[in-house]
Amino acid sequence: MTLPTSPVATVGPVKIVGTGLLGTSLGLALRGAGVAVQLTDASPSALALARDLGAGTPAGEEDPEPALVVVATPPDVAAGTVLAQLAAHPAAVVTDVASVKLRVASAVEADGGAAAARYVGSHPMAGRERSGPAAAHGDLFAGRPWVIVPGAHSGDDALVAVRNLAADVGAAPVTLGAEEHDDAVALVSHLPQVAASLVAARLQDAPPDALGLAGQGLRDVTRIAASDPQLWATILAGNAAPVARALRELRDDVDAVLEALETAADAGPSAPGSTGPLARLVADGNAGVSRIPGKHGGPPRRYGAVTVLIPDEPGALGRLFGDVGEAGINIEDLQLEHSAGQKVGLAVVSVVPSAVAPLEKELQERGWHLVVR
Ligand SMILES: NC(=O)C1=CN([C@@H]2O[C@H](COP(=O)(O)OP(=O)(O)OC[C@H]3O[C@@H](n4cnc5c(N)ncnc54)[C@H](O)[C@@H]3O)[C@@H](O)[C@H]2O)C=CC1
Ligand SMILES: O=C(O)C(=O)Cc1ccc(O)cc1
Repeated sequence: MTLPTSPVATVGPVKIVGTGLLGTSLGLALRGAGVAVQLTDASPSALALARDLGAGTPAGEEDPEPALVVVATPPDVAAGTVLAQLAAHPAAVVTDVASVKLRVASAVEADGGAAAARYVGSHPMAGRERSGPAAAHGDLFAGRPWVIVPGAHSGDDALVAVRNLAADVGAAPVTLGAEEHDDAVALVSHLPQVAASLVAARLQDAPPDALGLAGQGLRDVTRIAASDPQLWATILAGNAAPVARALRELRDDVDAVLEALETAADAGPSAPGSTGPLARLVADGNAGVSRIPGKHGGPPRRYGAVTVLIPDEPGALGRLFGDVGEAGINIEDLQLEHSAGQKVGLAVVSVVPSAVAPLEKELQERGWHLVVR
């Protein structure tokens, strides 16, 4: 994969510990950029699949020492794995990609000693509802925020190495403290997972006729309910206090909605105290959803989407429009996803379904980098 960003700054070899969705995706992205990658995993089959997919070479005794180690194991073993890697590779920078940061940061602080200077936490805000190497993709990080979480003792060299890693795979580095990070993801990632799972769980006993009526709204709200239960149990338990705070606030809102509904059910839909809180619920939701940067509701269903990575430079969108026009294809809709400070954006070009394959071919031939989602 060649991204339209600056030349690769990451110094290899990079060792990836944990070749699941995240580790294999990272290996694919780094290999595509020409960086040497060593792979390890507790599961021989996950390791073999990552190797066969082209994410790197299984680590061996004769390997050169890695310059950078990326720990991509589940959150409950991330801290122990980071400490073990710091000890095993005394000259390497070590980072992890676990979804919860305070626990790993505290463990390195407490038990890492001088090696804490070589550790920087990180968290790519990129993933899928599927786990394992088979779900991996080298484009996973393209255009996504990648949170860098410096520890109290992280050295400058370590910080630079982890920022370079994020930028080299097309992500936008964002720096946050561990607690600030954990509070933020409780709200934007962990609470949505709980809400999606709660709504989807209500469907278990739904009559098939009711399910047959499901539209895009239900699919939008429940997409991430298909996530891996074991991974998410460790993520939620690992960030328990911030998630509990966010969930208690949600429960207060649910209670207000319930009260309005019970008033309407008992005293009629026009009774005082019934419609007001319900309208407020939806209006508050309108206000919240409008604040999501680069919100992508997905293209209208009658269209197909082609997602294109665009460099953040004058004229890039114009060139894209020109190339689509020269291909004789009409743009039906366009969405741009762009976060502050990132060097690339994503243009989601909606076209009639029959034009998707020809447009992909045409744009690839013209040198555009397409993102598979
Ligand atoms: N799934 C997602 O969308 C995202 C996950 N993350 C974080 O990335 C990390 C990895 O997640 P996924 O790749 O989704 O999980 P995964 O389940 O796809 O892969 C985890 C891999 O780690 C291996 N593993 C487990 N314990 C190990 C150990 N002690 N030593 C070596 N290998 C070990 C497993 O065999 C498995 O292959 C987690 O910490 C998760 O919180 C971060 C961003 C997004
Ligand atoms: O699928 C989505 O919308 C995600 O946000 C994926 C995701 C899952 C877990 C993370 O720690 C980070 C990102």
